[in-house]
Amino acid sequence: MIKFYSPASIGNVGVGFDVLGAAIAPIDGSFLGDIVTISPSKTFQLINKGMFSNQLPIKTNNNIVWKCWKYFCSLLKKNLPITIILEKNLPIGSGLGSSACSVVASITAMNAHFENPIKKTELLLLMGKLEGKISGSIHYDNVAPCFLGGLQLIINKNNIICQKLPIFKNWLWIIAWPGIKIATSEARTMLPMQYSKEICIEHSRYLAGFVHALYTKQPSLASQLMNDVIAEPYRIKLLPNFLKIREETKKIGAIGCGISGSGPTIFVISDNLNTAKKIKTWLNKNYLQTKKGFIHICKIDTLGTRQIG
Ligand SMILES: Nc1ncnc2c1ncn2[C@@H]1O[C@H](COP(=O)(O)OP(=O)(O)OP(=O)(O)O)[C@@H](O)[C@H]1O
Ligand SMILES: N[C@@H](CCO)C(=O)O
Repeated sequence: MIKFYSPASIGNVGVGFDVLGAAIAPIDGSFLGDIVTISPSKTFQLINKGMFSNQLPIKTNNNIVWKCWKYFCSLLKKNLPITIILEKNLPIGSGLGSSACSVVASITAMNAHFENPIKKTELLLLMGKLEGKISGSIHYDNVAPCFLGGLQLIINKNNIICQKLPIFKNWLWIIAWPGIKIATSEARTMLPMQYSKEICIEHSRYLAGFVHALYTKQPSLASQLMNDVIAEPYRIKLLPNFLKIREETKKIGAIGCGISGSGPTIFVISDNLNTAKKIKTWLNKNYLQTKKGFIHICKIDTLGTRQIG
């Protein structure tokens, strides 16, 4: 039996639509991500467990984990009898890279179980392809950090998928999922097909400036540059009171606030634990919409996907 854990991730990270992604871990040490366990068996079986398993497709062959298993069957040219347990701990359509988490945990666990038929360099390409089938287009900003950990800049050129960026160790990422769902594919169709030259220049200034600020260790400059001119203006209408939330959390002491992936999860950044706790309390009262919603104070998960059993 082998067991792999894959962490939740923040796609876009406010300033890098489709090209920045960060893996996150709650500071209380709890797991915020999917867990996949594989053991040999006589026939194929997929068992769904976990807090959000009731959100998974009813039909097994609509589960992305089944599609990952099918991929291995075609690769190894046989019907592979294994039992897979998926612990679905991330809500679907949350903006936390839920489908990416299932893809990365399953592919990594199956590759280990079948003694690594897929080379490490090819794994990420495959994960991107599988995740792309679900969300409507290939974007690596969830699968890359989920697999490798850290803050990743997506390059996707000549088989170089991503590069790890430095990030301020004292930044805390308060993530709040209000308990409602937004399908990534729909949130992507809301975006314009074309952008003006001015917007392209503004986006380049922010993203290049942000990366520069990371490398030159200027947290204040970095946080000022975390502006999203590509997706946020078109997606805020999907999020309950987003602009008010940004304003109010800033008053409490937040140094940044943005949409996690395609939402509805938002992230708020603080460089101080006391402030982070105050923001958490405020968001708890003002952002959650259903009893299922949650808030976690997180740090960057530097480990990415790992074997836990
Ligand atoms: N194991 C799985 N985990 C998550 N989604 C799955 C899984 N298997 C199939 N799906 C389907 O994939 C789709 C995922 O949709 P979507 O990309 O919007 O969610 P997401 O990955 O949770 O998004 P986000 O990246 O914003 O968290 C849903 O239609 C869901 O039913
Ligand atoms: N970059 C993707 C992430 C989806 O979680 C988007 O914003 O559509």
